[in-house]
Amino acid sequence: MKIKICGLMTPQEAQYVNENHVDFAGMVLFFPKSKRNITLEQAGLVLDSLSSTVKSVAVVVSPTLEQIKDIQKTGFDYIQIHGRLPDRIADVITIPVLKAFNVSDLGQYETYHNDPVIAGYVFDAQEAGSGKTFDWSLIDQIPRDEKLLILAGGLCPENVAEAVKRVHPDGVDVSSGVENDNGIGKNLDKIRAFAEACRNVSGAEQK
Ligand SMILES: O=C(O)c1ccccc1NCC(=O)[C@H](O)[C@H](O)COP(=O)(O)O
Repeated sequence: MKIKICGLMTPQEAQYVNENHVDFAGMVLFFPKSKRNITLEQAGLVLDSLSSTVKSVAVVVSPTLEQIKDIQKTGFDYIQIHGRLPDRIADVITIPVLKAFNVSDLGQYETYHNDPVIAGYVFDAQEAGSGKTFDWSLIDQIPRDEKLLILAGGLCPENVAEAVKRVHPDGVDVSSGVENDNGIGKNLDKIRAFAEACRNVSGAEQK
């Protein structure tokens, strides 16, 4: 079970994910509406603090080709795209793409299924980063392929085991559920509890 912690903003938070040996660390870029939005300069500091075993993910909404080039120059391992992929992305992309769907656009899945730039999918709630879950039974309609299927949206240490048992994703993604109670910044104890819950359920599923 892959674990992705999203919305990192500081080198301190990079240490939290390193300590918990998670697989992916996401940073929200070019989206000022998000309380987690950071600049490429801030992202560079987080990247410098991330362990080489944690893959970095630039999280963006309908990016331009220029933004994609800047993300690649900054050194990200993956890009997670909500909304639209730009035309001619194949001309510039050099890193794997995780295509995010926000419930109402789940039907677009078929469009990306055969696209070689897509390495995986993130199935998320209607509003990304809102801490809200969605009807997991919607994922039953999605034909599985060899690409990564990551479940997001309102996950937390208390519900992630149930979500994994219900959806059987390849990975889980969390942001709000591992933040401090005031909603500002990531919380080490919650990241630890989330990672532990994932590993317990994933171990139990394999038995
Ligand atoms: O986190 C954001 O503010 C955000 C804004 C715009 C696009 C994506 C965003 N986050 C993407 C993520 O991968 C989150 O981890 C995912 O939406 C789950 O969030 P949450 O429900 O808070 O756990």
